[in-house]
Amino acid sequence: MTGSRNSSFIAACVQLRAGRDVAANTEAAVSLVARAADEGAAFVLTPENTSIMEAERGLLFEKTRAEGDDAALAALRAVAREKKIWLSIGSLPIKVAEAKLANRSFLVAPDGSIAARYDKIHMFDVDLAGGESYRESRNFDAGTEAVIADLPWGRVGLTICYDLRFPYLYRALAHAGARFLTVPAAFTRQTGEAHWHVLLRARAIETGSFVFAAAQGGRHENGRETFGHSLIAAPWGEVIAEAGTEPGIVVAEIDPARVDEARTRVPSLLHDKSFDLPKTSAVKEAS
Ligand SMILES: O=C(O)CNC(=O)[C@H](CS)NC(=O)CCC(=O)C(=O)O
Repeated sequence: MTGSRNSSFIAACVQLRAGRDVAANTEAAVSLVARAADEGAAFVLTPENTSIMEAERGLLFEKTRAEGDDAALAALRAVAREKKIWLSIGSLPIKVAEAKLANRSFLVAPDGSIAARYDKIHMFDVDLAGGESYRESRNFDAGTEAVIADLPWGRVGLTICYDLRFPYLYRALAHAGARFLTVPAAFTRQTGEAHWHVLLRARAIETGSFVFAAAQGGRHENGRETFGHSLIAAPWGEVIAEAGTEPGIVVAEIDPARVDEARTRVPSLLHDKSFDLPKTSAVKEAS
């Protein structure tokens, strides 16, 4: 199941439509992870909020546990171990204080151990058209550290959903050695339609990296509608696998040499410059 830096491997993104029941969501996620492994995937990513999509604060806290007591985490670690795969759990809400959660991503190694954890840095506190409104920071504490981890095929940088809109995070991950980037998501339908593909492809192109994006999709039990379209983007920017809006898996063969090829053709990661910021007061005077 493991490989070396230059060997190709099969990667899969799991697409879910998580409801309000942790046990049912976990069962659905575990069975799709197992299916991906049975189709040959050595690396599998699940979406943001793999274990639950619950909009009501009281119920969310009722259904949330500390990391050591989280049943979804235990079940997903077990399937990674059983199938001997690298499993990136896009995110689970993890209780970190009496009234606060972390939106936490886990990289699980083929022996079931936790190789890395990442807490989502950018909180989705946004008012959209049609009265759709989010205040993620009300329930979640933002993370403060970017995270990379070593896979057998090179480094992976972990990010989550709304992080996608902050390109300097991805550049920093690439400069820290990432060749693969994970973007588990629960993008809204309206922002996804307008921005999902272009942002993911841009992050792949800018960093010359493979981007794995596993999404929630469809109309959820909690009333939310998410965009779906889980996809894998190659370092030159092309989408090499993509889902619709139904739960399932997308699979692609990943040739890590394409990272080096893209970065050799356009070595922009070697061309960063520092520069003076615009003098805003001077601009104002001139106009
Ligand atoms: O609401 C829940 O149930 C769980 N949380 C999420 O789904 C998260 C935080 S609210 N969603 C996003 O980050 C969407 C970002 C997005 O859609 C964009 O950047 O356009």
